[in-house]
Amino acid sequence: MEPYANIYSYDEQQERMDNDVVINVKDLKVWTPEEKSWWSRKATKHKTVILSEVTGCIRRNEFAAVIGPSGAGKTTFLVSLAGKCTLPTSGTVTLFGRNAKDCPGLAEIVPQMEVFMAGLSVMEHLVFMTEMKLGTCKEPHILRTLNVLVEELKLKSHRHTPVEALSGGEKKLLSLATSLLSDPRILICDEPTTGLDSYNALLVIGVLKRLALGGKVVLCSIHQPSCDIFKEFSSVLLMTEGRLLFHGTQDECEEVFESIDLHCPLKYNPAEFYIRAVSGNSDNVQRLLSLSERRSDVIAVNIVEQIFCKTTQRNWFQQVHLLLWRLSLTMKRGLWNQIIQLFISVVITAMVLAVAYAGASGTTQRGVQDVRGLIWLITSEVSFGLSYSALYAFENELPLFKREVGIYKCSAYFVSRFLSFVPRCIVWPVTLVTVTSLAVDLPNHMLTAFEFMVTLCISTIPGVAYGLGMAALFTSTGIMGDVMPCVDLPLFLMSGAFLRISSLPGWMNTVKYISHFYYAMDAMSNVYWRQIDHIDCPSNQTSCVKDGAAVLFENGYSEDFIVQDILGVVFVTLFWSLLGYYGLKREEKKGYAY
Ligand SMILES: Nc1ncnc2c1ncn2[C@@H]1O[C@H](COP(=O)(O)OP(=O)(O)OP(=O)(O)O)[C@@H](O)[C@H]1O
Repeated sequence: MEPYANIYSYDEQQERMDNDVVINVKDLKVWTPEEKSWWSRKATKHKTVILSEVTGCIRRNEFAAVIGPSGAGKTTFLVSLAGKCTLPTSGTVTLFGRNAKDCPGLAEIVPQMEVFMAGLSVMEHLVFMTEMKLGTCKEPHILRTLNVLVEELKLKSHRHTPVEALSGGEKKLLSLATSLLSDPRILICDEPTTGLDSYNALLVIGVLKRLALGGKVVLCSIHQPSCDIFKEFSSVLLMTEGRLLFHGTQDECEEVFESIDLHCPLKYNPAEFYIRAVSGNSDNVQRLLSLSERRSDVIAVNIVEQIFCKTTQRNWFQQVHLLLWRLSLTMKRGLWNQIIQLFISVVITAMVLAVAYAGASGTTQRGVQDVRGLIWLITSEVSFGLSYSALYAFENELPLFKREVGIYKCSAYFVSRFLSFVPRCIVWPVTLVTVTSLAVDLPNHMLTAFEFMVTLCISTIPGVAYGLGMAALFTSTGIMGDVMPCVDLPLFLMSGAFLRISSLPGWMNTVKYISHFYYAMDAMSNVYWRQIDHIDCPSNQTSCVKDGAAVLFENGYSEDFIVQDILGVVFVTLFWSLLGYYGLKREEKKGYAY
């Protein structure tokens, strides 16, 4: 006898067919690609199938629990439904009849792990997300949407609480509020109750159920749900080993299991029973699979609805502005740390230099060496300091950036991160030169000190680009630490402080054009040595450097330094920025982090 004859009457089947299908999945297969060794071309990692021929459909107002043993493929399935799976796939997933990947705004995913920008309050986070996703909060209807969500998700009393100080349940609610801002038709939650106590778990599930009753489709993967939580769901999707074994109401699930002689004992948690029944029991899995194949034949219907896909609302400049606003909030909170950092790294260094070079003057033969050393130390301290502080810009923020893929453009993020270094590019050189110049004898003292400051401020820009470029190319600090010194060496060799660049063979000479140290040293040396008309030569010394021009010639610095150095700074900044942008884009392509 047909097992389904017991489960669905013809009328029931017809009624199900008449319901709206919101999500339709047909033969979905997801796998990890085979990886080959670079040199031997032998497979180092074999292809692994994660989802295998999953077929099913989710209807309007469904509040579905996706259950199954660990590694069953629940997260991969949900991410595929949201159109955010970056692994190779075949088959189709349609949302309201449209390909899930073509309509990113239709389904929002609430990931298992919450990632927020540290240092922001709940309201600041929500305002940022609202402004990014919807538009300015000055619009009354947008502000109303935000306030209603804050009220409904019980976040009102935590408006000013820093996000990192929220409890697990509150973080889940904040994550949910963030996803709901754009009013998605489909809400997909990956383990929304994991790590929560029963009160908070029920609170979150209650909110999700209300959303489903309000007209949304809500799917949740759920680990060991308690009976109280499990009974809230209107339907169940049971998965194991990448296969969808069952999809239907809880009553239907019970009937299907009973039809294959699997009876849930009284007072036993049904979810746990179903998961246990399919964990490592291939007989049960096969029997459920054959039942499921027949069912999906009966109920697969695809109803297409006129849906408009939402796209990002804000233009590129607004995105940069908002990202800078968010960064400025975190920087404001960490202001004391930055002041201490500035004191340690710049003021103390400047004081050491001031003591070591007190009274140094480039008008004596001995002084030439001192001033050369001083210029190199000031330049490299600022350039290195800023490059290395930029080096850690993305390390901590990468999970956040990957979580926010699609909300703003990668270039907007890179540019905003770059611009966030501008205050340091001014404060560091100005502080260093101010303290050092108090002790050193400079020609036209105030004017030269001012020119040093301007030159250093400009020359730090490619240094920041270099640091950010490296940070984005090598997002792992371990590799960064190995690579940086190898790249640093030729770049600062070309600064002219250690060898005469003009005497290098032609092909090596060209390396200087990508060295920001070279442009900085060229400009700084020109500022100083152009003003030295005469250098004393003791009578007992046979070879002397006569004036500043001779010093510049010895080092191999250029005569028309302003044009060359400005063009060079622009070129090097663009060079490292493009490499950095490529690095970030590569991370973005790896896809949404869940
Ligand atoms: N990008 C990936 N590369 C390699 N393997 C992956 C990748 N994503 C998922 N997998 C593997 O696919 C299987 C299913 O993973 P998935 O996270 O979808 O399972 P899950 O049912 O959500 O598990 P859990 O309940 O433990 O969170 C796991 O064995 C996992 O290791």
